[in-house]
Formats: sequence, structure tokens, C-alpha cells
Amino acid sequence: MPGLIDVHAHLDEPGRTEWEGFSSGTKAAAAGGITTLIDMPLNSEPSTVSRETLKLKTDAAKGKIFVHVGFWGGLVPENALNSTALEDLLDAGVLGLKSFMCPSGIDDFPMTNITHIQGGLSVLARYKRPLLVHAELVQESDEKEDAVSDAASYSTYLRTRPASWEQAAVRQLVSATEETRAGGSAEGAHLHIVHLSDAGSSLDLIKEAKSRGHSLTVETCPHYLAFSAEEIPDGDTRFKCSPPIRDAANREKLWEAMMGGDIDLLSSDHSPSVPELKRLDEGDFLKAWGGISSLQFVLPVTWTHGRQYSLAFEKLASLWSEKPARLAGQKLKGAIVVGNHADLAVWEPEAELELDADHPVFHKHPSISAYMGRRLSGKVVATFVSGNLVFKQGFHATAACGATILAR
Ligand SMILES: NC(=O)NC(NC(N)=O)C(=O)[O-]
Ligand SMILES: [Zn+2]
Ligand SMILES: [Zn+2]
Repeated sequence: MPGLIDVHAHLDEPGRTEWEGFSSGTKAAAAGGITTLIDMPLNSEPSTVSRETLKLKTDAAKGKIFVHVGFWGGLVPENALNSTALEDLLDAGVLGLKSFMCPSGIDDFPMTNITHIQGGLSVLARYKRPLLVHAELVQESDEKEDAVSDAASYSTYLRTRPASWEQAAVRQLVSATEETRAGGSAEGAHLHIVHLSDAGSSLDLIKEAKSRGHSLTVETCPHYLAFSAEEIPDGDTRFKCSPPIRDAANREKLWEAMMGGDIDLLSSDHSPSVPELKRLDEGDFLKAWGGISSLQFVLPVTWTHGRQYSLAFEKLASLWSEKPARLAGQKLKGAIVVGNHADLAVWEPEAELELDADHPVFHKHPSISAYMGRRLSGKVVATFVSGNLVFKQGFHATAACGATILAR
């Protein structure tokens, strides 16, 4: 199939290479059939918010990447209302921008309000590049903070980030994208909601806005399709992410929406950290780093769980290659077509993998992945990046021949 394109990965280099880094991250990608990654602007140090900080990324990636890597730039309060600053970042080659509507957990990546988001959209309209948004808006809770609630219980964490946070954010975004319709003042701009977890009214609002012609797409991630809140063991912070994994009924609705075409694409949101920050010894869901570690496993996870829903190869390729290529503006990627880049994943749908200690995992910190210990089907045999064989039967090519992708 066409190689997978992961539009949402945190590679954390420079500055937090001990969390992942270009070398281990792109090796894991290649081992998972991913041929292009788009790196998120936060969790590296500094964040990618300017021409200069993008240059630090491309310099750090040199000679280390086994797959192609593009970059999103950060939309933050400091640059959001400064069109010269945003133009400079976009001219430097980021494929689009990314912002948070809630605290990101990273000090130099502050959250944006809807005015900042509108400012970003108006500049992006001219570049025809997307704005990706982490859509959770902190809501005042009626529930009294329960001092005795158990931080080792996943349900405690789940209660701190209810679906109403996603719904409030989506409501604002839907109104901000009104002008992206044909003839609107922000025509040409596109807004993409990352890692949707709430399959309730967030999804209804998105569907309705799309039907009214808003330029809007949405992704979800394998962990929202594979796991449910009910089954997360006490203290197992490998499962902590935001927005949180919700109940099994919500998971069913996400599958239904995705199979029905209301969710456009999938991404990993691979967001690892050093194991200490996961605080697995304490098992404290409130203090642990939020982020799922999954890069190498997204294809077998999607396939293993998708078979129950009659997921066809064509749909898999649309969710993981074709639509992500379109979002990232990669016209020569995402499909096996004469003239396209020869980015290919070769895999055996029936072959099983046991994610035990003997399984070769190329993430820097395999132990923090919630998928370890599982049995999956769909084994990647070989991966080609621009015609180069970069991974075969457990081994990587000696040369890291991936290229950085800059928008022009
Ligand atoms: N700073 C992060 O990497 N945050 C990420 N964390 C998650 N998803 O739990 C994200 O994408 O929001
Ligand atoms: Zn996010
Ligand atoms: Zn993320």
C-alpha cells in the first residue's frame, strides 16, 4: 500500500531528544510502514514558532531521518496577531500551523484564544495551508474537587477532562471557520481538528459545519479506537493522554463515524516522554505526563481492531495515506500512481506480532507504550521511501536517507 503519512507526531528534537528524537522516531516509523511524518512544533526545546527555530529542527534532522519529515509551525499568542512573523514562519517552509485551546503542558507553547486562531486563519488563507487545533476548552466544573478521589483510578482523570471541554472548543472553531466558506473573507484557509475523542455533540457540530461548506476536517487516533476507559487498569499511566480515552460506547460511535466518512483521517499523536515522567511506580494519573506512545504500531492496531468493522484496504489507505497527504499539501504522495514518490509499505495482513520483550521496538522508550503485551495482526515486512528500501524484516538500511519536506 502507499506508505502511511502520520500528520501528528512529536519527535522532541532538538532539546528533548531523551524523549524520542529524529533517529529513533523515524526508525520506529519505518518499521511501522510510515514513510512520511509531520512533526509537531511542541515538546522540542525550543518550540518551532519562527524561521530560526524551524532551522534548528532541519539542522537537527540532517543525516538522522529514515523517512521523510515535514514540520508544522506553532501558532502562539506571540506570533498569532503579527502577520509579518507568521508570514516569515510560513515562508521558511512549515506545512501549516498548530495551536492549543488549553494549556499544552509546555511552557514555551502557550495556548491561543479564538481571536488568535482567527488571526492565524486569515494569514493561512493566502498560503492555502491548514491550521491544526488541539480542541479542548477548559470549563468551570460544577463538581466540587473531591479531595479524596483516587489519582490511581483512570476514572478520576477522565472526570477532569469531560467531553464538554471538546464540545466548547469545537463550538468556537465552527464559528471561526464560517468565513472559510466559498466567498468568505478567509476562503482558502482550512482548519483541522486533531485527535477527536468525543463522538457525541463535538462530532455533530463538525458534521453540520462541513455540510454548510466550512473548510474543516477532523482526525482521531488508534488509541481512541482500540481502548476504552473501562478497561484501563488502575495506575497504568501509559494510557494517559488528552483528550482522554472515553467509554466503550463512545469508542463504538467513533468507529461508526469513521467508517461512515465523518472522520477524515487517522494520526498517531505519538507523544512520548522519558519513563520517569509517566510515573508508573506511583501510578498517579493526575501527575503523569499525558501522551500515548504508539508510532511503530499504528498500522497493525488499526488493522487488528478494524477487521471487526469490515475495514477494507482502500479505506485504510484513505485514512492513513491519501487524506493525510492532502492535509499536508503533498500532491505527489498518498497514493500509488505513476509519477508519485515511491513511498511504499509492504505488509502481511494475516501475520501476527506479539509485542513482548523479544519484539524489536524502535521507540526510544518501548516500556511506556500502552500496546506492549498485546497481540496484533498485520506485520510490516518492508518499507520504501522514495524508492529506497529503508526497512526489511526487522532491519534498517545503514544510511538514513529520508529528506526534510519544506513547503514552497
Ligand atoms: N504536549 C503534548 O504533546 N501534548 C499531547 N498530549 C496528549 N495528546 O496527551 C497533545 O498532542 O496534546
Ligand atoms: Zn493535542
Ligand atoms: Zn499531539
